[in-house]
Amino acid sequence: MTSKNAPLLSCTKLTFSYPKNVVLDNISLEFGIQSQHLNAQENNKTSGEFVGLIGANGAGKSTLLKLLTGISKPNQGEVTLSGASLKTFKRKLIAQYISFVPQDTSIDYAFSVREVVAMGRHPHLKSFEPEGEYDQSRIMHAMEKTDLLKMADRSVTELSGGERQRVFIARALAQETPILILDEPTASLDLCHQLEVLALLKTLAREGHVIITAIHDLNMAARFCDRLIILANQQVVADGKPEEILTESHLRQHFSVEARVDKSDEDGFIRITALQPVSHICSA
Ligand SMILES: Nc1ncnc2c1ncn2[C@@H]1O[C@H](COP(=O)(O)OP(=O)(O)OP(=O)(O)O)[C@@H](O)[C@H]1O
Repeated sequence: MTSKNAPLLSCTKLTFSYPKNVVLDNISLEFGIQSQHLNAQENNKTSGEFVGLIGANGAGKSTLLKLLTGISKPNQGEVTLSGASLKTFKRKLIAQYISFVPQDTSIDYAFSVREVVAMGRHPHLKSFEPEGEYDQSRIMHAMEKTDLLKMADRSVTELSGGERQRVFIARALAQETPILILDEPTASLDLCHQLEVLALLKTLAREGHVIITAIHDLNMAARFCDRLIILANQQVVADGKPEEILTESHLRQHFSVEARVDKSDEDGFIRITALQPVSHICSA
């Protein structure tokens, strides 16, 4: 049963371990304020947010994102979608509400760009149901927004890493889900495409989507995200607005770097200048 007042997505007391190491311990988070998105007829536009998940290499960002999508299962704790346990949702139903852009975008089979983007429509279609006009318009729109129209017929196996990353982002856009979860979606993109993709995600958040992305570029995170969460020592160690989170003390403690943090008079964004590592060993 879903509940109207529950957050769109939340996790409670999540713990995840590999045989030799605990990665996440007792993580509780809430994303999005209301759940009207789960009623396809309603179009609530107030609960969107653009959340950046940050932390050193190995801090557990990808692991948490996979737990939130239901791809991985927690050892303890629960993920809920609009108040209902993710365990009660079939995979196809989850895919109507959560799209995922993985860190690894390699594909072995020579699908065309359009074919991969069109896979974003599968959760909305019955088995073997052909795309309708609406599906086709969403596929075209997603390719247009990610600058892929000119390579729609090319094989994904022949694309650069950044081009392939955009194909996966387009697939997520075509999926038209209220929640988008992305694992370092701009890691391979050139500066222009980074700005375009982050601005697009911000627009989606303004339109009511919940966007959760792992991101290493803290200046980009400061500029585009509404909220930042730092993972360190298997825990959420900070959660708030970028200017509250990106402090020199947090950067020293959780990113092992001496940095200068300034707020621009021009646009009000935080600017981080990394000065030097705290020691020769960067810690998670
Ligand atoms: N299949 C696995 N088996 C064992 N340990 C793993 C496995 N996958 C990841 N880990 C470990 O889990 C921890 C968290 O990994 P995760 O990929 O979630 O970190 P991350 O914060 O996303 O890192 P990065 O910034 O480098 O992408 C790391 O210590 C990693 O070595």
